[in-house]
Amino acid sequence: MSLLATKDLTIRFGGHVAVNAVTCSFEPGTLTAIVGPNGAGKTTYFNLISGQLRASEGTVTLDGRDLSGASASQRTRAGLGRAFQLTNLFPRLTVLENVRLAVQATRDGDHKRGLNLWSVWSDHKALTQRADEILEAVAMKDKENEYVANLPHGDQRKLEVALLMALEPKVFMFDEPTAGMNAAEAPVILNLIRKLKSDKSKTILLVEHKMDVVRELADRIIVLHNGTLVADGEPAEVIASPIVQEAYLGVAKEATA
Ligand SMILES: Nc1ncnc2c1ncn2[C@@H]1O[C@H](COP(=O)(O)OP(=O)(O)OP(=O)(O)O)[C@@H](O)[C@H]1O
Repeated sequence: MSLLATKDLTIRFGGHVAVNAVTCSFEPGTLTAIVGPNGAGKTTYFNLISGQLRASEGTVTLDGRDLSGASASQRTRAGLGRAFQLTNLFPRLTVLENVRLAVQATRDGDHKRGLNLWSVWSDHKALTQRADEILEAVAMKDKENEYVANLPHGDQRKLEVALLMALEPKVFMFDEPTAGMNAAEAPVILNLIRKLKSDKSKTILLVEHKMDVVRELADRIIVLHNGTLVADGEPAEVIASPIVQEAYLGVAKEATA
């Protein structure tokens, strides 16, 4: 069974069909890039999957469970993890406090054992240990005591990926993760995604305009055009297909060449 699947997923804004009957499934151990020209429906498709928008028609299932009626936070708890350009960060807390809170959120069950000083202490130790591991993974251990509000933009975006990792989702969703980053910052985020990709239990969805990034990271590409799924397959094959060349004319012609 596919981990994540959308069936006939559709949304209309007035008379405009932004996502049109998209049926697609996503497997663990695969990074799928979602590409298409501006306004093709990529972000809207993400919003429908993560629950920011409710579909006019169609379903979203995760592990066979129908999440179509679930709120965004219920979907997060079910295992859909989406990086939200900085809106998930607590700017007045430190880096370590942010990560620890995210770890704590996932281990909520462990904290309902009643007041037992030993368990409070050992939980605290375990949380800090896990937060430390995550900070090592994103190469931010040296910044753990800094206030998030004082971090440069690139570090804030890195921290956002760290928080996502702390939630241990089954599905990672990235919408243009390097947008607005400078040349030094972007490779750090791409490295993190590469690292996540090496964990074959993870399903990764990536909306990305930059074709060099797509070429390097994607195991599979799906193409949306006017809200419709128009191509799906191996990266080389999809990039070379006439439909992609046509869809990208004037948008990424030189990047696909
Ligand atoms: N809340 C909304 N209300 C009305 N129209 C919307 C809304 N959200 C998206 N749209 C429209 O749906 C279409 C798809 O938009 P979407 O942002 O999903 O495209 P995209 O492929 O992500 O584009 P880009 O690459 O520019 O980010 C566009 O025509 C957009 O104007």
